[in-house]
Amino acid sequence: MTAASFLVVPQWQGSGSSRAMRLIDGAEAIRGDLPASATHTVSVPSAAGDALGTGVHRFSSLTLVRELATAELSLLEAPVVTVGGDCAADLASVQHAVAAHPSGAVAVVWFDAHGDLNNVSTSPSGAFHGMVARALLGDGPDGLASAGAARLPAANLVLAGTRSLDDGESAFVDRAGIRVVAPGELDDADAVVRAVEATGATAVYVHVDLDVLDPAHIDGIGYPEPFGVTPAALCDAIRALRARFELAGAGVTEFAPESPEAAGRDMPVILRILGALTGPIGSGGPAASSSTSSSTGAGPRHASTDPDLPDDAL
Ligand SMILES: NC(=[NH2+])NCCC[C@H](N)C(=O)O
Repeated sequence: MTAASFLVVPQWQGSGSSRAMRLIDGAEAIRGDLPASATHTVSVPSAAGDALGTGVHRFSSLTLVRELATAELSLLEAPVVTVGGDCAADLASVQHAVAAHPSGAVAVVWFDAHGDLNNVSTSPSGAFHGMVARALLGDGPDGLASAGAARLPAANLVLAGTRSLDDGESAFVDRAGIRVVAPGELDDADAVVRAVEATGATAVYVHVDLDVLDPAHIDGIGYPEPFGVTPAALCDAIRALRARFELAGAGVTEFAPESPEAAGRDMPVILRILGALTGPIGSGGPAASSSTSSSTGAGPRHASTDPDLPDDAL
């Protein structure tokens, strides 16, 4: 594949956390390890913004970020890896990727502890990061919700690693027949491949909310949920998807470290995920990846993605 470009979107306005602004630090920490020449940054407004009667907190800032990101994306070659920011930081990126392909050709795999499938009437928080997947399906206020060629059919959404759904989300998942790959099923990397095959899509957009990981493996997340997935299982699943489907784009979101030191402790896991998204896919195992150190192209260049690091080392 061509080397990925990175779009950093330090958006925090979609989060419902009182510590949402840590997401800015998280985006900065990751950006520091990306290749500067392949990395672009959206200037997220510092203003919180206003709901403007939509039921989405900070709606005005979120729509502005979406517009800025869309403009940036039109200049970049796919696949773009978007780095959040909150879980809605790659809203424009998913919409851009879906619209760039024929109808039905892209499936979105939403690796996340949560479903993010609330709409304004079911949301317990008013926070857009809990509504973003629903907005991708076209249900949300104008200015955020997908429309036209950017709209994702519900049949092309796959939730993976999900273990926390609000009541309204569960009802919607049942009603819309959304595919869900439970955390335990991700022990078999092909489970998520089969779920995408069932959609009939030929390309996949991989969204990662870091809280899909078990909290034993990452600290800097605002919405930890127990019984999550290991970094090895997540990375194997990502590589299996890339081996089988075109990568339409990807996002890594919700990194909210409490300090620079804490960020440093989480970075190896995050860089492994970025490596799975952008590095060579020929292998899952340590042996086969040992000759590929210089072929990661524009991938992250941190020591912890060095290929001699076994997949289960962390
Ligand atoms: N991507 C996330 N961390 N989402 C958390 C969502 C929490 C809750 N379900 C809500 O709608 O507010």
